[in-house]
Amino acid sequence: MEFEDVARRGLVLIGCGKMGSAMLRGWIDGGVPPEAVWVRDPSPAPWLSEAGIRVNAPLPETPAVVLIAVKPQMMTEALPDLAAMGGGATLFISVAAGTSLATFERHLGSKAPIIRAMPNTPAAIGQGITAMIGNDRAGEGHLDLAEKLLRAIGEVVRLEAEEQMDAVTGLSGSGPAYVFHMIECMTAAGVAQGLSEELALELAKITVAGAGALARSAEESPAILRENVTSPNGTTQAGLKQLMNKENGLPPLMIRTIGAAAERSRELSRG
Ligand SMILES: NC(=O)C1=CN([C@@H]2O[C@H](COP(=O)(O)OP(=O)(O)OC[C@H]3O[C@@H](n4cnc5c(N)ncnc54)[C@H](O)[C@@H]3O)[C@@H](O)[C@H]2O)C=CC1
Ligand SMILES: O=C(O)[C@@H]1CCC=N1
Repeated sequence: MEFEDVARRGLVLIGCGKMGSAMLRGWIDGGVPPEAVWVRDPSPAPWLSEAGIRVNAPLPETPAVVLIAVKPQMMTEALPDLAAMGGGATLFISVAAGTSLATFERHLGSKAPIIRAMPNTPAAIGQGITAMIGNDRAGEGHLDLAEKLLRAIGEVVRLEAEEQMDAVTGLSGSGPAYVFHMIECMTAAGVAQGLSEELALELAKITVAGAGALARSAEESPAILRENVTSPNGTTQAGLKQLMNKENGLPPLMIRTIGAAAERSRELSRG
């Protein structure tokens, strides 16, 4: 089995809300046995115990992996008693936005291998993308194990510098929310043009999903794919004239949107 060491020594989740449970489902589907998993969470979802996962039970002394998936604001409450696992044998993976490797090192000690990862919610259906970077103690073996675990929930990219994490968080970490809002806005605009809410939502969802799948699989760039839709002097050209307006269209709005999210990530890391 791919996760033999994890199955033998255990996998601990500190926090198992939206992100933690999306990841855990991927790992269980990928072959991690539920009895090798410990979850610590003050409000655990009922499916965890039903699946045979140990919930709020005493933790193993040196699990193979500890996933930290609590809100950044909860970190100082969640971390202190994990320091005993910081001797080097346990790999820590954090998905928390804006919590630096240095912060974890302060709590867990300088011997702990720690990987900072930024997934996104399409992880729940195995279609996420996660960016990751490790501290000095995280060797190739640790990075490979983290990458293998994270591949259970989608694509993985390795970063070159921790500073990139703020921009990644603003783009792909928060990104699904922007796309969901685009679906909401397209639906509302369809309703404004006379469609029923139900029909407009169906058209918007499948259009976004289909365009995303085409952008992902096609050899052409998104710019060429956009041009393929745009007949000279046709309907798309009329629509794009609004959307692509450099003063008040999507380009400056997206710069502000991702910029604000990245800046919030920087703020969180300053504490
Ligand atoms: N939701 C998202 O799209 C993404 C979230 N993240 C990161 O994942 C982390 C978790 O976010 P979500 O899952 O969305 O939040 P959530 O609120 O759904 O989950 C957090 C969980 O932590 C638990 N918790 C609170 N205090 C705790 C403690 N002291 N010990 C153990 N568990 C505790 C809560 O009961 C809750 O179940 C955050 O740090 C966030 O930055 C990262 C990428 C994407
Ligand atoms: O909103 C947040 O802070 C988290 C991090 C990326 C997505 N959700």
